[in-house]
Amino acid sequence: MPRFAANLSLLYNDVDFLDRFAAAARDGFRAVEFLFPYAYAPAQLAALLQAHGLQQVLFNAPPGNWEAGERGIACIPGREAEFRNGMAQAVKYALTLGCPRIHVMAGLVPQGADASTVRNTYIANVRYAARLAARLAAPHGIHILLEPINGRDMPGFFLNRQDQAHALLAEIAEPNVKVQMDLYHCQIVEGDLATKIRQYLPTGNIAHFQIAGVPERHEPDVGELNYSYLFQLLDSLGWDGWIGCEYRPARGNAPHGTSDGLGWLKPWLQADVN
Ligand SMILES: O=C(O)C(=O)[C@H](O)CO
Ligand SMILES: [Mg+2]
Repeated sequence: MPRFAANLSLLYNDVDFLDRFAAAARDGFRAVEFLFPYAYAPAQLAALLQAHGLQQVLFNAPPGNWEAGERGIACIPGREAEFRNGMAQAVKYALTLGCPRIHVMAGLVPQGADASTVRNTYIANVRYAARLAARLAAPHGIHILLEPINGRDMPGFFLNRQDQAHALLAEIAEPNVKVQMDLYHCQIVEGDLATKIRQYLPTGNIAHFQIAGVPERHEPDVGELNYSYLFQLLDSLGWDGWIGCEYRPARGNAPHGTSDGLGWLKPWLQADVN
């Protein structure tokens, strides 16, 4: 049965970040994810998770200079030392938060960069991240996730397609590297979601899903996708992992805008309880 995690970077923006844990728990979520924890001490976040009975299921490694437009540095030649420092910090947070997954954003391809150098840099960096996470988080380990992201939202992003991610994963050849399949991005880039889920889920190489309506990135019941069908498909294929709710509520930052838009989730939360 699919289980749903609230993405606290996009949901509950009507309240301060630290108050979003309580808001998510009140709405019935048992797990959360967010982009970046680094503005807060890990112990402070761990205390909030515990106080509200929540699991942390995903966050991102440091992405470079986000405010300046960077979207990860894993593919950028010359940034290896910064990448390694960022991974050490991310693993430290993951251990304190009890989080089993870290998303490593690939980054924007630098203008004029040689394509094979960029690809090799990405492979070497992800391999380094995987080995570091496996070593520091033994015996349970931490999965390092690769997420294809659509080039309309992030022009120039290195990793766009599912087949590209799975080919890279095969080449990286570290058992704790997996794909984060965001169905919103996948629909925009390539479509044919049910077939792609049927193709890739049985490989065991998907460790997390994310969802949003397409094209507005609102609630999953707003837009061109039939998520009920896709959730049932995931269920029928035995997926009992997490699905991150990574969307911008249609009511924006209006008070209770996130909670008011959760009608689509109710049957699934109920099923989760039974
Ligand atoms: O954009 C997404 O879909 C993500 O999951 C990244 O982590 C943040 O941009
Ligand atoms: Mg995503």
